[in-house]
Amino acid sequence: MNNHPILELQNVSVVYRQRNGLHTSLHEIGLQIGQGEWLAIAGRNGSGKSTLAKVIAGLCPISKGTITKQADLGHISMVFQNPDSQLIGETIFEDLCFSMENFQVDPNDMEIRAREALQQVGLAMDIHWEVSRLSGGQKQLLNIAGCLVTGANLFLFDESTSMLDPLARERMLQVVRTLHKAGRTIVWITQWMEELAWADRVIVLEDGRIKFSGCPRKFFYGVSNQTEWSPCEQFRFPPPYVVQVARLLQQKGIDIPKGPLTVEEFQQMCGAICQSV
Ligand SMILES: Nc1ncnc2c1ncn2[C@@H]1O[C@H](COP(=O)(O)OP(=O)(O)OP(=O)(O)O)[C@@H](O)[C@H]1O
Repeated sequence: MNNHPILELQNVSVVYRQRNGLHTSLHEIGLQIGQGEWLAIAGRNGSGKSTLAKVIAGLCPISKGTITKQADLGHISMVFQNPDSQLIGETIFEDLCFSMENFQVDPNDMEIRAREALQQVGLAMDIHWEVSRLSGGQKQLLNIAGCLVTGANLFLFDESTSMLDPLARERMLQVVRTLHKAGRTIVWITQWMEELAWADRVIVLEDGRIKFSGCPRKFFYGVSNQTEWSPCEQFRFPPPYVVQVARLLQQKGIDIPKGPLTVEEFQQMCGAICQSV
């Protein structure tokens, strides 16, 4: 991580009381998040992803360890899995006003702020449109706009695309990529391997422990970029289609110096291979 850390967890554990006794959901987690970083958190159901997200957002008390927040961390906003779970207003504007009221935004500035945020997320519709008439994807974009109007610096997405269709998922990812390019810090929780490509760093949780930390290329292709099992394969996650094809080509002896993560990178790789034969 090159960016300066704005939030640090040291030896953080979270223990829940369950019916059959105590359950440790996070075990001595050590983690730094840098300003402007895109950190992706992957892991199977029950691995502790949501608990970690809530710890980062300050929504879950920790049982052990320390959390250090730098002054420039700013405000953390979260977008949840279910698009309906955090929408309160009956109209788009009303909903954004609820978010702004919580942050004491001057009522005279609310409409302009709302319009700017909606433009940033590409939600080009009347601000008095009823929320109930929005699609799931549009609701998630409204939830992002709700974070933007509060002036959040760190955006936490907890499996926020999991209830969306592929087009809405792609649109949401594009919006988040734009936020990231504009300098916002992103924590992206997902079980979808395709979504890891955009991260600066991937961590994998297993039974509440960090079992991998590194860049997406290291995760999908391993350290030496050769044919031994990559971390993604070792965790038995299904790699994205472009990674699967590139790995098969590697196994056939074709040299792929920089493993592609996206369709665009895959196209470039194919062009380079064609030129070399
Ligand atoms: N409020 C709670 N009380 C008791 N146990 C909890 C609570 N929240 C989570 N757990 C337990 O902690 C463990 C980790 O749960 P968590 O929701 O963080 O995992 P997750 O990786 O986000 O799972 P999923 O992908 O299914 O959302 C699970 O065993 C879960 O049952």
